[in-house]
This record gives sequence, C-alpha cells and structure tokens, in this order.
Amino acid sequence: MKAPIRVTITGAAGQIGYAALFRIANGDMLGREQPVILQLLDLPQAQGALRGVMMELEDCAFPLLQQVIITDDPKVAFKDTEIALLIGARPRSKGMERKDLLEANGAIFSAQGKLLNEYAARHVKVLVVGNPANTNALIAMKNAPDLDPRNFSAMMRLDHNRAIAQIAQKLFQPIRDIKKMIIWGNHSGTQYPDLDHAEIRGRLVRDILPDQDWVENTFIPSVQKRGAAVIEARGLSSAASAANAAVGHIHDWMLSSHHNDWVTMSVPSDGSYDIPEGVLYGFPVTCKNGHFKIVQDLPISELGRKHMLDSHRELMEERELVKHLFA
Ligand SMILES: NC(=O)c1ccc[n+]([C@@H]2O[C@H](COP(=O)([O-])OP(=O)(O)OC[C@H]3O[C@@H](n4cnc5c(N)ncnc54)[C@H](O)[C@@H]3O)[C@@H](O)[C@H]2O)c1
Ligand SMILES: O=C(O)C[C@H](O)C(=O)O
Repeated sequence: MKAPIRVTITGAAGQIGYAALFRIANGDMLGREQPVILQLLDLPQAQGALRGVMMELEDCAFPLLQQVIITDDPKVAFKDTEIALLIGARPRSKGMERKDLLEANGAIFSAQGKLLNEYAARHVKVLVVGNPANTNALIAMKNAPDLDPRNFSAMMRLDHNRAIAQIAQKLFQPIRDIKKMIIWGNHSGTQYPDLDHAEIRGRLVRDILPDQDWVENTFIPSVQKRGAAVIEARGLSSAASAANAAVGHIHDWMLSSHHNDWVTMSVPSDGSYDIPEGVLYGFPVTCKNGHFKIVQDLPISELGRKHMLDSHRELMEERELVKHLFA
C-alpha cells in the first residue's frame, strides 16, 4: 500500500467542495491505488455543514480514504499538505465580472499563501479555483517566497473542457477524439479559446471546420461567456463541472497528460509566446512525473496574438490592483 497523500480543500463545505470531495476520495484525482488524507477547511460558520460532509464521506466507506480532518484553522488544514485546492472564496452572481471579486477574495489568498509557505510540504502543488483565479494564484504565490513558483497554478481546465465540448457537439464527434485545444490567458471574458491547433483523429479541426465566422462569433464568445450562462440558468455558478475540472487538472499534473495531447493550465508566465513574466497565464502544457512543460513554438495567427495580448493586459491591470497584497 502506498503512503497516503495529504490533500487540502478550502471552502470544502461549498458547492464545488461538495462536488469534488467524493471524486477525490474515490481515487479519480490521484488514481485507484493512492490513499488520501483529506484536510478540509471552511469558515467557522460552515463547520456544521462540514461535519455533515464528513459524515457522508464516512458513509461511502471509500477504501482509499484514510482520514478526514475538518477544521476552521488554516494552519491545521495546510499542515504538511502535498496538494492544496484553494476553492474557498466568494462566487460571482448575475451581472458581475470575475474581477469584481478581487476586493472580496484577494485578502484570502495573501493569508493562505503565507500559511502555505510556513506549513505545507515543500513540494506542495497548489491549484487556485476561487475567482479571479489567475490573480488570486499570483497573490498566493507572491506570499510564499520559500515555495517554488512553479508549484502554483490556477484553473483554466473548465474553459478547456468547455471548448472541447463545443467542438464535439458542432462536429458530432466523440469528445475523446478532440485533442490539442488551448485556452490562452485569463479565466475571464478575455480568455482566448484557440482552435488553430486542435486535432480530431490527427486532422486539424480547422480543415474540417473552415467557417471562420462561426469560430469568431459563436465558438470563442460562447466559451468565454459560458460561466455567466451557467449562472444565468442555474442562479448559481458552475459547481460539478468546476470540481471535475479541478480533479482533471491535478490528475494530469501528478500522473501525466495523455500521449499526443496537451492540457491548459494557468501557470507563471516565463516569456513563452512573448507573454512577459509576472502573471499566471493559461498555456498549453504537457505533464510528466509531476512537472509541467509549456508547449513551445506553436504558430500564432494575427487575431490570436491580439486576443493573447488583450488577456495579458487585463491580467496586468488586475495585478496592479492587488500589488499591495504581495509580501
Ligand atoms: N476557476 C474556475 O474555473 C471556477 C469555476 C467555478 C467557480 N469558481 C470559483 O470558485 C469559488 C468557490 O465557488 P463555490 O461555488 O464553491 O462557492 P460557495 O459559496 O458554494 O462555497 C465557497 C465556500 O468557501 C468558504 N470560504 C469562504 N472564505 C473562506 C476562507 N477564507 N477560507 C476557507 N473557506 C472559505 C465558504 O464558507 C463556502 O463554504 C468562487 O470564487 C467561484 O467563483 C472558479
Ligand atoms: O463564471 C464564474 O463566475 C464561475 C466560474 O469561473 C465559471 O467559469 O463557471
């Protein structure tokens, strides 16, 4: 039996937490042979609900679930953690943009960055889900100077999955055949869902779907605005699909991305594709042995470059607004 991995989930009593926990305990995130210890954090007023969630986890009798710790103390939740899903934050409601949450949520991530720096395992992998995810991840990273910045990421996998689903529906093709999707930039309305490299059974999707008007006026905006469309329909922001994306993000980071494919992760920019250092930005990456590598040398169209720079500009504006939260 392998040694258990400690997984911290913040906002564990919230809707994404509820949808993620049972998947993780079932082995969907780290594999069917990897025991886990869940360290669940939520606010004091949510401890009752969290106790209920723990009871339900117990009642599933998951063979891989070795221990569940519930707490309102982040020091307890982050102690020796090896994977931290930072979900706990306010969601937006109808009519808000994700960056409207910066004020309310930014402070959470500076405090949690400091605590991760102090209490987490040195190899901890951090996935920020709470919005605005890219900039919150930057805040956490900037407050954790002793941890490798490459261990901080933000979630763009939901956008990636949404884009694949749109193409599968448009072409009446199975999801599993659609590869090499990319979402560049920010998890916001400026993200750039890039179809130029996507393949279906080895053929470029662009060759099968030459309808540029559909790509520009339907595909790109519908992926960019899908979060708002779900809020409009449900009255609440995406939860199960967000949890599924978080499980997929960590799964691939830890256990490798698929052969001849890549995934989108928001990671610290390193100058690749002329996106300057200083923000967390969605890039296509491959993962192996717990490390990601940004896919290099993809040709970028003129339209694509414009979208990529617009999204970078927005991230720089967000960065400017939260600079006071950096350690
Ligand atoms: N990146 C993405 O693709 C993506 C997708 C969906 C949602 N989100 C974001 O994820 C976040 C959570 O969404 P949700 O629907 O689960 O919200 P929710 O309101 O259902 O749950 C949030 C939980 O976090 C807790 N919480 C708040 N502050 C906390 C703190 N400082 N420490 C620990 N726990 C804290 C709350 O008590 C609550 O239980 C939101 O910011 C939402 O916008 C991101
Ligand atoms: O859109 C939101 O506010 C929630 C989430 O980021 C999403 O993309 O569904």
